[in-house]
Amino acid sequence: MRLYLIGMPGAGKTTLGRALATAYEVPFLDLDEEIVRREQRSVSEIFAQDGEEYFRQREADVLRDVVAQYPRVVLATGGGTPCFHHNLEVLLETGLTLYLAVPVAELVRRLLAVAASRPLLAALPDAAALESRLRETLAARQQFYDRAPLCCAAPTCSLEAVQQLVARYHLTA
Ligand SMILES: Nc1ncnc2c1ncn2[C@@H]1O[C@H](COP(=O)(O)OP(=O)(O)O)[C@@H](O)[C@H]1O
Ligand SMILES: O=C(O)C1=C[C@@H](OP(=O)(O)O)[C@@H](O)[C@H](O)C1
Ligand SMILES: [Mg+2]
Repeated sequence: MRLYLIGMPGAGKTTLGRALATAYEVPFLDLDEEIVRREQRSVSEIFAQDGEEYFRQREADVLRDVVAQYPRVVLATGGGTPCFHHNLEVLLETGLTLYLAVPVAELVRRLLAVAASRPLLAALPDAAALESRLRETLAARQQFYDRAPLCCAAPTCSLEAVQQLVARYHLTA
């Protein structure tokens, strides 16, 4: 089983992904961490030194490598992953994709603490700017996120709730 988590920055893809992988006893991978490992530099450094387009190309390449290498995996993607280079098609064709839907106000609360390490958010001056950037970004990405066969909306995205969703999907699919 390959289980892919998609959703906005701060949705909890990395956090929930780790817990799901432990529960299912399969490897956990975070796509950003894989990119960082291969590039030997942080996501912020990649954006600053080579720009977003370069990052998106690496992201698409590493995604395809991970899919080829791991028949069983929980993969936390980056927030933009499904929106570039036909990555969403790769996800939909090779595993089960779960969209973590979290209201923007909650994303703001979570990201204020960590925005500095996220290059697309780091330059924003305050919470209001962060909120309006997230709203714009979500409006553009919603059409991609909504194609996931499974969706879990906060605050009910507990580990147990997601495991139930996945089990029900496998029973009826
Ligand atoms: N269910 C949750 N409730 C509250 N905070 C959360 C939850 N999931 C993640 N967080 C916090 O939100 C921030 C972003 O989580 P993370 O898993 O890195 O999200 P993503 O990978 O989707 O960007 C982290 O500080 C994390 O501790
Ligand atoms: O939303 C985005 O475009 C991005 C989200 C990040 O991942 P998280 O969603 O884990 O923050 C990371 O891939 C990069 O900074 C770009
Ligand atoms: Mg993450």
